[in-house]
Amino acid sequence: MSEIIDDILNSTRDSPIFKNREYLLPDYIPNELPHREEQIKKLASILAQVYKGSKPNNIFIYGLTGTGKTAVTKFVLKIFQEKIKNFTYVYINTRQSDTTYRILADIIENMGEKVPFTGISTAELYRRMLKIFLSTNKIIIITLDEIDAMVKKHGDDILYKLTRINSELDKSKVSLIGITNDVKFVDNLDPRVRSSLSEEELVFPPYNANELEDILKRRAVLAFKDGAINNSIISLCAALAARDHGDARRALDLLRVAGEIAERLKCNSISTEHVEKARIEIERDRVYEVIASLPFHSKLVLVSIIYGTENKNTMTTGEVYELYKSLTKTLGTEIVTQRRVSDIINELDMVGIITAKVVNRGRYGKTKEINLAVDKMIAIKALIENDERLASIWNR
Ligand SMILES: Nc1ncnc2c1ncn2[C@@H]1O[C@H](COP(=O)(O)OP(=O)(O)OP(=O)(O)O)[C@@H](O)[C@H]1O
Repeated sequence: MSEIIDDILNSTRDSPIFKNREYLLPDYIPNELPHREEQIKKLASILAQVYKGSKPNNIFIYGLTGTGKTAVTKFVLKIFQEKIKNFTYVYINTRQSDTTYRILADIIENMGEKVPFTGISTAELYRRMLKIFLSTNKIIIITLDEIDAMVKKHGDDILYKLTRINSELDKSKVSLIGITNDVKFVDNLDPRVRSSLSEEELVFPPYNANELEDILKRRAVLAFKDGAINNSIISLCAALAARDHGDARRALDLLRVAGEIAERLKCNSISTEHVEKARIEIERDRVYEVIASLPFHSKLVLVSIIYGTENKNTMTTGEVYELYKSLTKTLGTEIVTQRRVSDIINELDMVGIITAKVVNRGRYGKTKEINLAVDKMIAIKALIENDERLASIWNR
């Protein structure tokens, strides 16, 4: 066994491909962010109020995934903290810390105080947070990343509370930065929260192929050995990611995974075939992740579609609902309305798991033609590996 591990370690150490793979990992924060100068400038000029000892306006940041929202925000906040004494910030990813309790606990811990594991109510945590805020003379920026995920699960109560917090302090010193990649999400917020959070707005447009190429080139120099990659491979990764929606994370992933595949195959350089394999591997992982994290009834609707399209090409919403209903009966679970199932179908279509095309059937009115848009085996794997109840359906 140990030889296997030695082999892996040796090949990693002697990799003909990577000089420093870490530069391509998602959590690496680069110290330069090309093509985001405008956003950096705008964010810095809003935050510059802290120089005068005043609280900056709240800021709402939105843009599609991988457009540099998190990287730019962290980059600017870090520099401000280094340069300005009476300033501090808290960064919370609310997909991970998605309850009011967790968010308050994170704020308190980020401000340097401990939170015991159990035995404290949310109200008590809130009081403790206020106490910390009252005792500091610093301006505090609270950054809530991926706020749509949290609000969808638990509502915007905590956002409302935080937007009002200055009225409970001795002076205005807390500002919020809310980040989301779901533009439509803004419309669902309580209007008071929305107007308060959007005192300033910052939009992150997708990167185009040239911009992605530039970003990748700068990383490739740090990450790869000389001769392991050429410009045409970088252009290809940039073009593929730009075609998707200008997502820098995706472009960097493509480059890294293509490098890993080349390494695994003991090649000395990355080829277009490696990039193609990487694209398929990443897409497979994405599909798996999306399906694994779906809510239970969305998974059941997907199971119905997988079953229903087994022997025919497409299904209608009504047919999906019938199958869904019988599945809930088999499993003895509660049932949602046909209207909700229709919404779920739209959601699955939006994330690219199924296609739901509206077709006009003349005097029979309009209906949807629903079909699976991803590899069936991956979909089934993601469903049964993440839910025992669904695994039981396939084992029947
Ligand atoms: N201009 C840039 N230069 C270099 N790297 C970048 C740039 N923009 C983004 N990246 C890199 O791309 C990846 C994704 O960026 P980031 O996490 O900031 O995206 P995001 O807009 O916050 O996405 P999401 O909404 O999915 O969280 C990170 O690894 C980041 O370092």
